[in-house]
Amino acid sequence: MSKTLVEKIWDAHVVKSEEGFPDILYIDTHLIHEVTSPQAFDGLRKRGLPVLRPKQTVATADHNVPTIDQHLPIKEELSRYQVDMLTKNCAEFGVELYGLGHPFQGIVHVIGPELGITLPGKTMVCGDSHTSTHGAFGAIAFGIGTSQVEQVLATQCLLQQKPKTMKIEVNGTLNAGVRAKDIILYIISKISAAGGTGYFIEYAGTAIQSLSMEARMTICNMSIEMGARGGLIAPDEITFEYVKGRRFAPQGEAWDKALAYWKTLYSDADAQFDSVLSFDAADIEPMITYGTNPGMGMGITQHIPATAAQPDSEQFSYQKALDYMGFKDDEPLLGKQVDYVFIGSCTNSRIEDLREVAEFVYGRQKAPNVEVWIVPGSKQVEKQAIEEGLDKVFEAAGFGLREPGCSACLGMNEDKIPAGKYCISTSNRNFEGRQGPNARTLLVSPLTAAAAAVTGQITDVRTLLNHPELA
Ligand SMILES: CC(C)[C@H](C(=O)O)[C@@H](O)C(=O)O
Ligand code: SF4
Repeated sequence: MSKTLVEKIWDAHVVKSEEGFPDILYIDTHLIHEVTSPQAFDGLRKRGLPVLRPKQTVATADHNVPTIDQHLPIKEELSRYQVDMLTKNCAEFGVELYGLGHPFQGIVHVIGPELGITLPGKTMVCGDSHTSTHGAFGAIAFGIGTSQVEQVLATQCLLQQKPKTMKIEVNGTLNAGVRAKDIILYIISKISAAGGTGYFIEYAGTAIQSLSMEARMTICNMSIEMGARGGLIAPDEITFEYVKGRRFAPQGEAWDKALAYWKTLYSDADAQFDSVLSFDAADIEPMITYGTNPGMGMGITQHIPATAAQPDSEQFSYQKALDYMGFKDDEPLLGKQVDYVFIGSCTNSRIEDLREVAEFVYGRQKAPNVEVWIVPGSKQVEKQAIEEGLDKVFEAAGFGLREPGCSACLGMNEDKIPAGKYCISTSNRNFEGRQGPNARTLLVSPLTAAAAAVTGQITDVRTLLNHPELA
């Protein structure tokens, strides 16, 4: 029988399936961080249970960590407490921790791939919604709640209903200045922040296949922003090339065996999806969000859609979102002043993102009215950036290169955007207060963020390409 990629991986991991009940799904890898694991460990302790397979669990500290002076004790009390709890729990239960100061520390969704922990065909979970990022490798990866974290720690299994499947195809060639982030913001703007609810999405088509692994991660990362359980992309030569030689990737004979299996991981030609959508890459321009959910996005040259054009039932919340943002119906965004530029988060803080920003700003300066924070996704990204001299480019441009963590993506540490200020951000959520109480977030690609950093206003990056300084 022909199967989708999701079905192939799912079926290979079902421990037990009974009509009328959720499946018992085996979990290959469990990633944990300081925010959603403390209660789960407490639960185990209360029941006198160990972590069943500690070697399949990997921990990092990311959400609460400061991004300046990480070698010093964490000042903020709640953050310090959470990170200390993680350290204590990992030591007690025998779980590997890449905590502050460790060369592998970083945002959980950045370190899994770069360490070769994230692999095709795996089932992976984390108490974190953006676990969908790992789907870029052709894995079933999704976020779970704290009680499920406890379930997985105790049993290495999870009770899960088999999801419905959706295929989203993007075909054709991307326009100049259009990046993976624009593709996913475009898709979400078309199908809405609820358009993927209940589905596992497979991204396919020539425009997707042409993307690097890091760009594919950006796409899969935001699957959750349209309500999907997860998103994935069939592994191919680009995937295998990326994985090969990474620290925890299989080697030698194990590699050959794994590779042979990975090559079977694609949706069969006649596999049935519950829903199929198709987009043309040529229709996509650099994107920006203007509202308070990631579905409220538009091409950067467009005008904000009118409230009256929204469905009746949504007009109230639509207007509320525009009020929060300080925007009006039919306004263009180009030329509006911004206050902060945040380049970071599990969506866009990998080395390719930093390289692209550095290349763009080389020989340019940040505008005087903006503060620019570059927050690498991990210690390894930071190290690589410094080795490549990107830090010097950022410094010369007046950008602040900080230490790794979630940072202003959600402002759980001190990296908060002040009330009322506009932040051009490469992160994935623009919810009210997301980057700080009353902060206003505009989601964009790293390239569009770099353009705003240089001009101090919302800018169509295409007008600044063909940098004279670049050969
Ligand atoms: C703190 C954590 C549970 C949360 C998530 O699940 O996504 C965070 O990572 C986020 O991006 O909002
Ligand atoms: S970077 Fe942002 S989206 Fe990603 S895990 Fe951290 S808080 Fe969540």
